[in-house]
This record gives sequence, structure tokens and C-alpha cells, in this order.
Amino acid sequence: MNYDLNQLSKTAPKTSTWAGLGKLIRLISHERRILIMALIAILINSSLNLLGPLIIGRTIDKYIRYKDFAGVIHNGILLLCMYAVALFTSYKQTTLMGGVGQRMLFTLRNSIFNKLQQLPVGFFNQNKAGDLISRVNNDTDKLNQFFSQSLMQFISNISIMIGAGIFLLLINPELGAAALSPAIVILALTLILSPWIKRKNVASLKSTGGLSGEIQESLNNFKVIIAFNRRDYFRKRFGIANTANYKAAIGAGLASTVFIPVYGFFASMGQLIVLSFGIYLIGKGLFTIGILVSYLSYATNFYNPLRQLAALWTNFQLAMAGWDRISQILSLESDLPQLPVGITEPNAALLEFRNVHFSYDESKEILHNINFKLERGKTYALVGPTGGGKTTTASLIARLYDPSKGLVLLDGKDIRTYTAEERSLKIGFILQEPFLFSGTVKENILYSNDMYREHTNEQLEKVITDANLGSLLAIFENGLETPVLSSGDSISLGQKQLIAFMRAVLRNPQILILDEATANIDTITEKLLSDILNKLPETTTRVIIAHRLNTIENADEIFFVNSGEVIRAGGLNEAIDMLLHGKRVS
Ligand SMILES: Nc1ncnc2c1ncn2[C@@H]1O[C@H](COP(=O)(O)OP(=O)(O)OP(=O)(O)O)[C@@H](O)[C@H]1O
Repeated sequence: MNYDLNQLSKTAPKTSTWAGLGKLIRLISHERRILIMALIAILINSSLNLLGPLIIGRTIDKYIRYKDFAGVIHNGILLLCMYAVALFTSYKQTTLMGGVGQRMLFTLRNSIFNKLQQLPVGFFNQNKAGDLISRVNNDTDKLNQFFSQSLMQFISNISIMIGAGIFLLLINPELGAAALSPAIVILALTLILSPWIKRKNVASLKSTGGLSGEIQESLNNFKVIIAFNRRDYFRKRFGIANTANYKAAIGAGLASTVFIPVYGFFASMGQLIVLSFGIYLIGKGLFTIGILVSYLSYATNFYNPLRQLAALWTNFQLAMAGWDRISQILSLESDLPQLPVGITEPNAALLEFRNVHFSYDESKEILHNINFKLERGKTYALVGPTGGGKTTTASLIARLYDPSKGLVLLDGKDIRTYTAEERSLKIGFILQEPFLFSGTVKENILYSNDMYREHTNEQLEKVITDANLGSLLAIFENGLETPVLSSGDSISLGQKQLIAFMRAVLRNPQILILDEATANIDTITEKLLSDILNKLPETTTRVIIAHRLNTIENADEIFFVNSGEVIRAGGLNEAIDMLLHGKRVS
């Protein structure tokens, strides 16, 4: 299945601006009460701002003209009170919406993260981690900025504009119509240019994701880069991604700002019309100075928000571009769906491969018609030449992939009928290069062992000792508090495997799959591991991708995995014979 987000975005249907806005609003629709309060605050604020010019005009015509200072002071105090209330409502609206933005950001990041947890391995093979991180961090923040800053400014500006427009038309319809006419050009310009601005912003966000992917890849592989002296190669790749990002950012910046002066020009035109017509009307005795001052103020109130709307519109397009990239992830469905509960076969083996075929892509079948059974409490070794299909077989046992044909049965039921959670409780998988988070040994053990979350260190140590894992923990200098860095050399790869081992064993799985580390564990630790493997509960089935002779020796059954076939090797000698003389993968 295609999970490449960059390819999918090319074929995805384009969302219209209004449909996009609807989707964005739905994201915060559960905050209805706070939104209504913020809206009321905005409406009060806009109304007070709109009343200001009217009172100023009246003051000029009624009091200043006749030198009535008591009237001037009275209206001055009235204006002061109005502006104080306006300040308070503006503060209230900002804090309310700031909270909405932050909560939305939290929820959105959570849903993306949960979605990422459900998506199959294929998704992570096809997308760069850096691009995904950029979507989780950068794109969601664009949405936060829109909700916490731009949305309410947007509404406030529109309400002030509409109010100012109404006042302009009410005071003098002809002059009002003339004053508003440049706005039509601006509106048309905005509608025509929006798709272009959005396209430029999407390209910019995409190239930021690409750059972040490039950085992440070279940081992860810096040792290989240095060892193979591939600095130039990566520098070149980084240079290309950085240039693309630079160009896309310039394009987006230009698209977002190039028309601001045009908006400014038309706004000034509107004010010029008011001024010249107004003076003409005063000359004719149809207008007073006070009305002209109010009128000019309303024209400013109309065009200033319009100018800001241009910038806010860009923020909106940016948020929409971010939202498109986020919804791409959220709308993905795992190609490992959970099937409805089916029949349970009686007296079934713990796990069975029945006529299993598998290929990563159409071009090459990796496993051909595999049949085997795993019984409870036994130890199985998978041996074979590199590239023979051992890891693939183990991945199918843990349902990291589904067979292209055939069935995998767990406890007599199709493995696809289990939820991901049930499956992960029953099957533990320790990869050769296990994934650890930056934190401590304890945090890494607790990840996926939630039931011990409230345990103190002493309690957790007891649980670990009871599970016969005490000797492994003792290897870490500061025990549970030993720091772990997901990248870097704070602990060795062998030690990482030990942590992953403790993490998996504490879950008490029915099947424990161990992709044995080849060169990372010293002989003493290796002995500890095999002791612990022997001391696991009797019912635990062990499947070990074996690289060591003693693992093979201790196995109840050895499977030779080569050229897409899984064959019972019989005894140790046959296995060694197969390894030495068996057909190599082509
Ligand atoms: N994600 C993947 N996409 C495409 N092909 C893959 C993928 N992973 C493995 N393969 C191919 O599948 C075949 C079996 O690989 P697999 O990793 O299962 O072998 P292995 O026996 O575990 O090898 P090793 O001992 O080197 O780990 C190989 O030809 C490999 O190139």
C-alpha cells in the first residue's frame, strides 16, 4: 500500500477555502462556550470602536464649534470610559482564544501521535521521520497561531469593517458608495490570488519538512557518513534541500506580502475620495466639519482592517496549508485492519503459519508457501544466511505485516482478529537495534508497561528481581536512573537490547521474539541473557533469530530460513550442515 505522503498529496483532491475553513472551525467546535464569550467580547469591542468617531464628530459640531467646554469634557470622559471597556474586552478575547489555540494544539498533536502509533511499518519505511516531526511540530503550530491570534482578529476586523461600511452608507449614501468602491477591487484581488498564495505556502511547508528529513537522516547516520567519508555527498544533498527550502520560503514570503502595498494603495484611494468629496460637500453646505471628521474616521476604520485582512488571509492560507498536511496523516488508514471475531480452531498450536506467502512489493516474493507451528513453552531458533528471510518471518509472527496469501493463526484464531493491544500483550519483539526514548532506563522500561507507572524505584526493582531480571539491571551503573539517549553513545547497543529485553519480559508475553544481537553483547552478558531466557515462565514460547551456537544448541527446534523457505532443520548438526552447505540466497 502506498503511504508516501508526498506522493499522496499530488493525487489528493484539493479542498476549497470554505470547506477548509469549515474543517478548521470543527476542530474547535467543542469549545463553543468559550468561543461565544470571545465573540461577545469582540462584538462589544467593535461596537465601542465604531461609536467613537460618531461621538467625536458630534463633539466638534455641538460643543467645540460653540466653545462649550463642559460638553467637550463630558464627551471626553465618555470616550475614555468606552476605550477602557474596549481595552478590557480586547484583553479578554486574546486570553480566551490563546487558551483555545493551545488546547487545540495539544489535542491535534495527540491525535497525530495516536494515528502514527496505529500506522503500519510500511508507513515509516516510506516517509522520513524528519518530515513527520515537522508535520507534528511546525504545521500544528501554524494552526495554533491562526486560532490563537488570527481568527479573532479576522472576525473583529470584519465586524469593524461591516459596521464602518454601514455608517458610511447611512451618513451619506452617494459618498459612502464612492468611498467603498476601491474595496471591490481589493476583494476581487483577494479571491483571485488566494489559491496561488496557498500553493506557495504549501510548497514552503513541504520543503521545510524535506529539509528537516534531510537533517534527521544525516544526524542519525553521522557515524556511517564519517566512516565512509560521505560528508560531501550529504553536504550536497543538504545543500539541495536547503536551496529548495530557501526558494520556497522566498516564494511564500513574496506571495504573502507582495500585495500588501496594493491593498494600501486602494485604501488610500478610498480616503482620498472621502476627503475631496467631503470638502466639496462642506463648500456646498451639505456637510459639517464634524461629520467629515467622523466620516474620515469611518473610512480609516473600514480600510485599516482591510489592510490587516490581507496579512490575516495569508495566515489563514498558511494554517490551511498546514492543516492539509496534517489531515493527510489523520486520514490514512492502516492496511492492517482488525477483522471481526471469527471461529477459534480447537486444540490449536500457539501460533501457526498456514500456506503463508509474503512480498514487500509486487516485484519479488520473499516467503513462499510457509507452514509451521509453534507450541507453548518451547524455544525455536531461526537460522540461515543473511537476507534469507528470518526477520521477515519474525515480523509476520508479530503482525508487523500481513501475508499476501495464507493465514497466521494465534491461539487458533486469525491473528488479524486481535486488537493491536491484545497482540502486543501476547507477543513481545526485541529488535536487533531496539528503539529507545531519551530518558532513563526506568522510563524506557515503563513505556508499554503502564501498570507499573505508579511504582517507586524500590517497588519496580522488586518486580524486576521477581522476574529474574535483577542481574541485567545490575549492569547499569545507576540502575533505573541510568540516563539513556536515543541517539548517541550514552550506552552501548548491547545495553540497549538489555533494556528492550527487560521491557518485553515484564509484559509477560506468550511469545517472545528476540532478534539476537550479533556483536554487541559480551560473553558474560550473553550468559546472563541465556540464563534469563531459560528462567522465563514455562509457558513462554521463545523465537530467537539465532547467531550463536549456544542459542541453537538450547533450542527445542531449529528452523532453517533461506530463499523464502522455512525448513525444519532437525538437530544441531543438520542445522550447522545446512548453514555451511545450504543454498545461499541469490
Ligand atoms: N522493508 C523491506 N522492503 C523491501 N524488501 C525488504 C525489506 N526488508 C527486507 N527486505 C528483503 O527481504 C529479504 C529477506 O530479508 P530479511 O531481513 O527478512 O532477511 P534476514 O534473514 O533477516 O537477514 P539478516 O540476517 O541480514 O537480518 C531480503 O531480500 C531483503 O532485501
